[in-house]
Amino acid sequence: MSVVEEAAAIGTPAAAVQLRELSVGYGRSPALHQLTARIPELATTAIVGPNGSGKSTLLAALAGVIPPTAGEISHRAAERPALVMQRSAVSDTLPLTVRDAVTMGRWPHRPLLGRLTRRDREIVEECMARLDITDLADRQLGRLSGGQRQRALVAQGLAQRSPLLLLDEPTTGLDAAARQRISQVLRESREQGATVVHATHDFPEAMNADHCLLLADGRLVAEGPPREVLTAEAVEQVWAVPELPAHNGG
Ligand SMILES: Nc1ncnc2c1ncn2[C@@H]1O[C@H](COP(=O)(O)OP(=O)(O)OP(=O)(O)O)[C@@H](O)[C@H]1O
Repeated sequence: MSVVEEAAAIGTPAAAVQLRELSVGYGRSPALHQLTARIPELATTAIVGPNGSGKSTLLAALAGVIPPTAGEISHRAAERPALVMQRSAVSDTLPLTVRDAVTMGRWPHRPLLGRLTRRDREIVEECMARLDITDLADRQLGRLSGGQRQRALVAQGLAQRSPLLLLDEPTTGLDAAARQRISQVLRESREQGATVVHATHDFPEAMNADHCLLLADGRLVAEGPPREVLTAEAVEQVWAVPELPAHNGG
């Protein structure tokens, strides 16, 4: 039975991605252990868990950057997912302007050794405008503030026009205006037909998602609607604190 038929049979929305017994590791160190979970299509999924619980590793595996050591990842869409990494993953010395970086989002769409089309360039300008960074287009990425750099990386992800948008802590450490801008852009992307998955330490943001995966020590603790997953009991069990961690904390 296909993923869609399976979902229809049990009356739940189709899965954009189905993980079955997924294990991922770095060399001989396992980072994810036998995860079985689903990412619902046309919805926002928050991946939540303490530092080192495996959130970035799961996003990298979903993006196809790290291969599974066991188990499988079934994507419904054939297109390559778009992965927006944490801004700290970008070197300060990278000799790229913001426009160059966002343009790289269109590279997978070029014919082999082909040039970008006028439509590609329009998409790049449109994505910069959506993130309100058009005035930074000619600035070096490595010389921007953290929030400006993060918006450039999100614009690069959007420019890929992928049906699956994966983001690693896209709003961590940003001011309220930048957070709102990114949250709004992600909401619009979902409304326009994308499936959005983001790792976050921000509980209010996780509560706004449609679906939530809670990880601890590389294992899935719970999956489902955020209010059912992020209960006081789960928080105490996973973070060993009596209350929800503070906004944007670690
Ligand atoms: N490149 C790497 N090489 C070896 N081990 C790694 C590497 N990246 C992550 N790990 C290990 O994999 C485990 C999961 O790390 P991961 O970065 O996925 O966690 P995380 O939940 O995203 O953490 P954080 O909230 O701190 O960003 C950790 O034990 C970490 O030390």
